[in-house]
Amino acid sequence: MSTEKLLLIRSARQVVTVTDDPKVTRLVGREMSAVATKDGAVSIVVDNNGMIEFVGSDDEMREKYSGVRFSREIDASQYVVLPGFVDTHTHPVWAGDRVNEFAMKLAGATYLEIHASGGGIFFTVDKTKEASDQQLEDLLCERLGKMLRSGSTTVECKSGYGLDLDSEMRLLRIIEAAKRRVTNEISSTYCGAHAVPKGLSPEEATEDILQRQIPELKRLMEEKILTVENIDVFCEKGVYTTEQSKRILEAGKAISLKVNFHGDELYPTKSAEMGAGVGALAISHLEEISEQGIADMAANNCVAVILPTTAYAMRLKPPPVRKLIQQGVAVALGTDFNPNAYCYAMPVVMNLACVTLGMSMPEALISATLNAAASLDRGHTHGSITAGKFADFLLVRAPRWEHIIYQLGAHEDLIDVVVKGGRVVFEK
Ligand SMILES: N=CN[C@@H](CCC(=O)O)C(=O)O
Ligand SMILES: [Zn+2]
Repeated sequence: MSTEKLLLIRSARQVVTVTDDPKVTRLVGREMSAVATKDGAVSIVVDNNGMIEFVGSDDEMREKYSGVRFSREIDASQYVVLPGFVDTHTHPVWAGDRVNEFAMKLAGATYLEIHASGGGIFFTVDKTKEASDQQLEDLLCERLGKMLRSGSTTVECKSGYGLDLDSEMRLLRIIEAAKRRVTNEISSTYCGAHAVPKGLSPEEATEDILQRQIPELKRLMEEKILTVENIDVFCEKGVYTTEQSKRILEAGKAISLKVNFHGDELYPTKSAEMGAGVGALAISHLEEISEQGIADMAANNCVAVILPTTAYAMRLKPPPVRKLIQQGVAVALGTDFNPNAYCYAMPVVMNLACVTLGMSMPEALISATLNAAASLDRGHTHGSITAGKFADFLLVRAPRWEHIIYQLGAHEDLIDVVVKGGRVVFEK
């Protein structure tokens, strides 16, 4: 055994492993009713590649690692250790805010009314165009820093406030630049079909994406200028039809992007049926999913990404989380951070998921960790504290893990240390 290891966390009050089987990449149905924990003086050893090597009692650790030196050792006797959260759905690259629209919505305006009158996404597209690359990159990095301090060690980041070829590729480049500056791990998503740009019909915009944007994205990926993992569309009445969305998603799949899109949010559009048919890895929102859509997602291992902040902020009908879980769909959670739902904290999202959507705390935690990782094709490497996975942890100053959900808005007090790949990336 090598005589030096990267990190030892010892004497933790509790370690939430989520599952003890490293081969489990998602949890469904009744498996979501409990999280695995190890309690009382628990140690975690991280190898020199930043991967978890050992999780067990302090006594076992001392026996197994006698004579080994650790580059960093943390006494976790005041802490519960949780896996880093995986934020499955964010729109973090934009300038300008929409606080005025928040007031309009409180006074009764709907999301689609504001969108149709040229506000909403269009307002943000204009403000984003006016900002410099450096301003956008700084804003993005600042937001990712807040996400990290709220416990998100992995974050999905979408483009989508550009809409035309140059502006979308610009936003993806800015995400790429941020990857070199921040310590969160990023999964980039091309979301050129976030809205139909002004002056184009949905069909013209679809053709622009198919004929110009996706080929250019392919070129930039081949030249290793961009590393993009997912393709997204806003499949919605008055935005992209289910058929147009399908064509866009299939074209993305043909250049090896994973299909991960917005569907069945404001109106039922059979997005889930379509997504399951094209082999989507995940579909987000799903407030208006049909019974058939639920069955199709379950049969095709398609992860349901639930976004409680949006349903809450827009007072939407809650997505049918209980039915999704009962029917065997893997449920994940995301913040949906965007100017319409200004929340970057997964602990807040978990609390909302429990209180407004009727999830239990174990269901919420699994949805913010292992199942969230599965929605980004990382269930085999992220989302649980098991040997062989990335050493992404949070040290939470509390007697039991449930406090991270229960103490609404107190996550910045509770999370004292964030570890990504075995390195301390935030410490109070
Ligand atoms: N529904 C589409 N996209 C975002 C909202 C983006 C915006 O309003 O700026 C969402 O997921 O909620
Ligand atoms: Zn979204």
